[in-house]
Amino acid sequence: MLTIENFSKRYGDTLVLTVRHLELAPGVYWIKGENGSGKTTFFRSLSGLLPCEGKLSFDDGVTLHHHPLEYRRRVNYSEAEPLYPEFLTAKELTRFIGKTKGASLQQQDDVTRAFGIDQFFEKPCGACSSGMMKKISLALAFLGTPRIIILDEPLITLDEASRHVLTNLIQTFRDQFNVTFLLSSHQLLESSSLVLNDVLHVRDKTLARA
Ligand SMILES: Nc1ncnc2c1ncn2[C@@H]1O[C@H](COP(=O)(O)OP(=O)(O)OP(=O)(O)O)[C@@H](O)[C@H]1O
Repeated sequence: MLTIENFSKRYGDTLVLTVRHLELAPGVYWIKGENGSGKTTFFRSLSGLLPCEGKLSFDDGVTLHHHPLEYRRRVNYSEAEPLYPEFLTAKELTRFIGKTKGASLQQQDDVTRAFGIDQFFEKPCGACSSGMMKKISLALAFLGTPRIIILDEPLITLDEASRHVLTNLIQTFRDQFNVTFLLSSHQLLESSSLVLNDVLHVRDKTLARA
């Protein structure tokens, strides 16, 4: 479980988001909020990509600020609109992220095959479509032994077959590996076959349970 206490994020003097106290047990959480309400900022902060105030801690005592490497190994993040260096291939990205996350070659192959990325494994990112880039980004988020997987707008540009693959992977990782998923989507998640555990809202610069 991840506990968030007295979280706040500012850009300069401008407060973007606060979270007073939130406990995220394994499950699938839908983070809802209007455009510009701070969802992506929260996700980047939670992943350790942006500095923030407050305490982010796992129940065994690992915190972002005191154990930055171990914490980051446990939190995987797929950006809404992923961008990678144009000259890198899907294979090079998979091997690189796979190594940093401690993913076996078998796991790397399984997850890339599931999304059909093996069909364009040697293609440089600069020659990939936006849907292909999205699949690469989503597959990379499942590498290693994450405790938290954050998927920012996972459905955009994704074809129907890949949505099905994603839904199955999310359910497997939640049910078999006790992973916590944080998803943002402006599309209706209720209508997909994904079983949600809870919905969180950003209102008045505060993220909390509905
Ligand atoms: N690097 C930055 N510097 C300053 N302000 C920023 C920066 N990035 C985002 N913001 C501002 O922070 C606020 C939250 O943006 P954020 O991208 O987190 O929102 P969001 O909820 O993900 O929006 P959307 O649903 O449109 O993707 C917005 O007012 C945005 O303009």
